[in-house]
Order: sequence, then C-alpha cells, then structure tokens
Amino acid sequence: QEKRTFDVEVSRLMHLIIHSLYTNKEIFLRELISNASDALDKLRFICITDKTLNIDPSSFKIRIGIDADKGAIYIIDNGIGMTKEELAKNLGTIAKSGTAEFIKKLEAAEDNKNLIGQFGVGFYSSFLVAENVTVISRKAGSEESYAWESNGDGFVVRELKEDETPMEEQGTKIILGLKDKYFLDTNVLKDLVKKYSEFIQFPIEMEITKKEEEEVEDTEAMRQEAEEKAKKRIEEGETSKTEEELIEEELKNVEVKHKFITKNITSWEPINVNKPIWMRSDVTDEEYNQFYKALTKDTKDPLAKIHFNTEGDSVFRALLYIPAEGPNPFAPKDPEKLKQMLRLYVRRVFVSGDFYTTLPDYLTFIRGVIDSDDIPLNVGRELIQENRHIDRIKRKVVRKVLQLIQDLSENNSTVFEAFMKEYSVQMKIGAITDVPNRGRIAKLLRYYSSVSGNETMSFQDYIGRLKENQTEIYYVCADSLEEAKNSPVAQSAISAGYEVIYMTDPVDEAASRSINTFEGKTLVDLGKDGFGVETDDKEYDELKEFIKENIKEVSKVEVSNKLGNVAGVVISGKDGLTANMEKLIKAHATANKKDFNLENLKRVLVINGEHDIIIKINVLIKEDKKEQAIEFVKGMYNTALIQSGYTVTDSNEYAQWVQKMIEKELSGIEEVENKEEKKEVKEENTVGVDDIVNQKNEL
Ligand SMILES: Nc1ncnc2c1ncn2[C@@H]1O[C@H](COP(=O)(O)OP(=O)(O)OP(=O)(O)O)[C@@H](O)[C@H]1O
Repeated sequence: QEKRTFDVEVSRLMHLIIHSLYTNKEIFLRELISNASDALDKLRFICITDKTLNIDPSSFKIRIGIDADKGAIYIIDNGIGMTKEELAKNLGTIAKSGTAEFIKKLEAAEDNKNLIGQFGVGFYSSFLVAENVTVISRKAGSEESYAWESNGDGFVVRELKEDETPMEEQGTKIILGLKDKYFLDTNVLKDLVKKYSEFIQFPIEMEITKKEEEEVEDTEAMRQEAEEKAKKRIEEGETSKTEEELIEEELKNVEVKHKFITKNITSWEPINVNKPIWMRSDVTDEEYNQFYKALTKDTKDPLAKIHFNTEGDSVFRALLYIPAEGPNPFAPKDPEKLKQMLRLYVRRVFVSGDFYTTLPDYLTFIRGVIDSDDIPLNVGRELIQENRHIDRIKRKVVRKVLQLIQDLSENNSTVFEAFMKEYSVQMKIGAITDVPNRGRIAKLLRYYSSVSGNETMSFQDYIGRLKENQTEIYYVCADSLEEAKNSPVAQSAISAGYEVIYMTDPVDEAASRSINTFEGKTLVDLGKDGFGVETDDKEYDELKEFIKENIKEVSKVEVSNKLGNVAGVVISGKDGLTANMEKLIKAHATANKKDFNLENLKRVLVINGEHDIIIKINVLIKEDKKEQAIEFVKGMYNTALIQSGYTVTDSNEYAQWVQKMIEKELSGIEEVENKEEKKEVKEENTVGVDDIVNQKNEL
C-alpha cells in the first residue's frame, strides 16, 4: 500500500492539469466514457475469440451515477478491467508517443486551453474536476477487485477497504471525489453525455433517483391511540391486566390509520441512442458533424463527408470525412491517434484501428468508420495487410474519396478550393505514388498559368484552349510565380502564342513527370526540354564545338530562333537536373548529394541565333580570336544560367568578370574631381580674344 510516484511525464502533466485555467473542464466525462467504451470494445473482441470466458456482450454497458452524500460521481463499465499490475502501469505512466513534446508545448503555452482538449489527456483529465480519484477494477476472468487511489500527488494500488464493494462482475468503476460540485447534478451529466458521447456504441445509463409518495399504515398513530385508551381504562380502575396487555388488546380494536411517505427510488435510465450512426439513413448534418467531432476530437466541423454502402463482391458501409485542416507536415504522425480516427468494424464490432495502414500514405488524412460484413472477426494486424476483403475495401474507399473530391470540384467550388489549399501536396504525392488512380488525381490538380489570371486552372482547361495542331502541354517549374513568369523558356513559349503552366510547389516537378501525359497530350517541362525547334543552321557549328570544349558542364549546344531578347538559356536536357530540382536537392540537407552527381552536371545550352551577342562571339571565333571569345562565352553562359534559374558554379569568377565589364563600360567617364582640376588648368592655359588683341597692340 505504499505510495508510488507517477512517472515523470505524468507528474508534469498532472501539475498542468491541476493548475490549469482550462475552462472546459467538462471534457473529463468524454474521456472517461471513451476509456470505458474502449474497455468494452476490447472485451467484446476477446469474447469472440475466447469462448471460455462465458460473457454475454449484450450485457455490456456504461453506467454513470451520483453519490451526493460523498460529493462524488462514478462511472462504471463491465469491460475488460485491469489487474493490480495494470492499474499501476496504465494509470501511472503514459505510453503515448508524442507526449513529451505535447507537455513541453503545454508548459510553454500561456493559454493552454485548447491544447488540453485537443490532445485529450485521457484518464488524467479526471483531475480537472476531482480532488481525489479512486478506481476499482476487476479483470475479466479474475475474481479479485483492486483499488487505485490518488489525490493527484502520487498514487497507491491496494486491496479494497471494508466499506468498498467489490465489482460484481468484470469491469472498472471510477469514483471522482469532486472539487467542483457543479457536476453533482443528473441533468448536467446527462447533457454532457448528449454533447460528447452520444455516438458511443454501448448503452450509457444514468442513475436516476425519483421520489415517490407511498401510502403506508401509520403504526405510530395507531399505537398512540391504543396507549391513550389503555391509560383511560387504568384510570377507570381496571387492575386485572398490565398496561402493556391493555395496549395489546386495544391495538386489535383501533381503526387502521394510513399516512404518506416519500421514498427514493433509483433506476437506470438509458441516455444515448446506440444504433450506430453509419447504420442509419436519417442522419442530420448536425449529427454528422457531432459524430466527426466525437471521433476525432477536432474542434472544427469537417470540410466534407461521404456516407455510402456497397453491395456485390464486398459488402460494407462507410462514413468518411475530410478534416478542415490538412496534416501539418512537420508534426510527427501519431499512430495511436490515426488508429482512433479511422476505425474498422465488422458487423458493428470494433476490430481494429489499423485500417489506415492499408491506405496509401497520401490519404491517411481520411477519418471515419468502415463497417464490413465479410471480414472474419479475428482479423489481426498482420492479416489486415493481407486480407483480400480488406484490399477490396481499401480500393473502394480510395475511389470513393477521389470521387468525392471530383464532385466537389464540379459542384462546390468554395469547398474544393479550401480542400486544395490544405491538401494539394497530398494530391500531388498521390499523382506520383498511386499509379492506378493517377489519371483521376491529375484531373483534380490546379495551377496558375500564363492565361489563367487570378484563378487557377486544370489540365482539362488547358486542353480546352490548345492551339491548332498543339500536341504538348507546356509548363515551367520555379520557386515562385514571379520566377516562373520571367523564365526565358516560358517567355519564348508565351510569345509564340502558347499557354504555359506555372508550377511552384516543390513536388510539382516530380508529380508532372509522373503524370507524363494527360488525355493523350504529353506534358513538357520547358526547363528540361526547352522551347522552340532547333534550327539546323550550320553557321554556328564551330561556335557550338568551342563552347562544349570550354565549358565542361555543357554537354550539348542547340541553336534556336525563339528566345526573344536573351542570348541563351540553359535547360537540363533528358538526363540532367532541372534548375528547380537542383535547387531542391541542394536545399535538402538529408539528400545524399553524391547520388545526384552534382559534381558532374550535364546541361544543354540553347543559344539565340539572332541575338547580337551570339552573332558577335561567332565573329570572334571565325576570326580565330579564341582568347577573347572564351571570356565572352563564359560570361554569356553564366548569365544564361542565372536567367534560367540555376546558380552559377563559380560565382566569384563570374562576379569579377561582371565587375571588369562594368569598369570597361565606365572607363570613358572621368572622375568629377579630376575634371574640375583639368578644367582649371585648361582655363589657365587658354588664350582669350582680348589677349590676342592686346598682344597685337603691343606689337
Ligand atoms: N475503464 C477502463 N477500463 C480498462 N482500462 C482502462 C480504463 N480506463 C483506462 N484504462 C487503461 O488505462 C490506459 C490509460 O488511459 P488514458 O485515458 O490515460 O489513455 P488512453 O485511453 O490510452 O488514451 P486517450 O484516452 O488519451 O485516448 C488505457 O490505455 C487503458 O489501458
């Protein structure tokens, strides 16, 4: 019975809970009911696989009661229960991943209100309202009940005290000695159950005490009358009998009297409708949203939902939701949370939270329930991955979700835009990884383009605007819209009258490359393949060779007449890295840079056959002024690199060269000070007209 200390994390959490200004204390009931429901789920599952237990799941329930005299409320379930060891382990430590970070966040937050509610501090939330908590539990299959007790500062696990009743059957009773008497009220508790736990699959019953009037014999009044009559007979001189004998005699003769008394009658009243919401067809929007919030602990309504049942080779029902907020890419994924929020049932029995592991990664934001009629009940974690029914369910679920998004794109642009804002990265990852659904996903993607203005557009919109005989879809990838718009390759395609899609998300390049064709049209990355037909002008053959010899990164030189006012652009060519990809790799600290062969880059330089710079460098080559030509070729190449979004390999050398050019340009201009001096000297030496006249006169 010695007092034990909580695990460090629990102590810190407990401190926060006890001292928290969290106003929404009522969530404790949601947490305790949800634990009770989990305990029932666990036992129901065991009952199916272990017949020796001999427990009838139809008796499963959760009961909530009030002990007004002790200022306590209690929650009882007849679920799996806990052994003595489990009481200490489960209610003294926190096994959940991410707890340490969460506690840190809570400690740092000035206002930890929302955080407590969102994370759901589980059992420990009891201490939001209770000053002491007693848990009495009996594990299924065992005869013993044990108690766990705490006032928030450490705990004991012990045998039951004399005034504590052992559990009649398996299960757990949580007794909360309240600090806040507000919750000692049946109506308050009832409302809370309705608010938070209406969708719990087990009956929740509330102890209701009613006062009833009952008519009973008024024995006191009858005795009093008999006594009075007996006294009278004694006074009148009757001495043969004792007073008690006289009273007994009179009692037989007095008229039967009645009185009314009030009796406390307690009964258990069901307070939830426990037909699962996904089995119903009359669900209101409000109920859908409440169920979502109960399932996910999200405070916002979901963005969209889909409720369907399937027939045929796989019979199941599903109610699925898309949360209003997309996953935070920096937050660690908590498998325990994912398990709670996408639940697999078999004929109404909760079997597993592992269904999410079968979904493609990009769709693990889906929340809800799936209830199958076909899966064997004893499906375990490993089987989930292999079971053919589950595989069918998974494929249908993915299709249905994509269909839902497609429908939104056609019928509800506001929700669709909100969806894309939160989930476009997921969809693009889907385009890369989900090969069978790639075509469907490609239809959902949205981008800005050279003609789309402030609105985004789809590949379908692009196809609808193709130029005559156009067989390709052009796009450029860049860091920002501005950079994409200004890219010379984009400019050259635009000035030739083509629409160019601007892709600015880091995953865009890989996604578009995976999509590759859309409705028969090839997607062309202008940064890779360039734009414009290579001319077969022989005029520049010597220059082309010269460039390749002198710039080792350039594996090919092409001549184009469609580059507008730039002398050259750099593209990646078939096997090289585009500017965007190169930047990403360089920025990605963990990428193994050697894999990408950054030392040995291959690039294609496209020179503008009609640009003055190229024409003049060509003259130098033809006149065999190669020393001079090298300098200009390098300068032109490095400028083209920058204009095409690459970084210059030897930026120092390039900067010096630019400086030299600037100096050369400026060399005709003299310093202001020098000019003044020179002017003065000049003035001294100038001979004026008057001087000449004077000189003449002198002569
Ligand atoms: N009514 C109960 N019956 C049986 N076991 C319980 C009961 N309540 C709690 N437990 C056990 O105690 C553990 C800790 O409970 P706690 O509420 O802190 O966390 P959780 O239920 O795992 O997560 P959360 O409630 O935050 O979703 C549970 O995992 C469970 O093993």
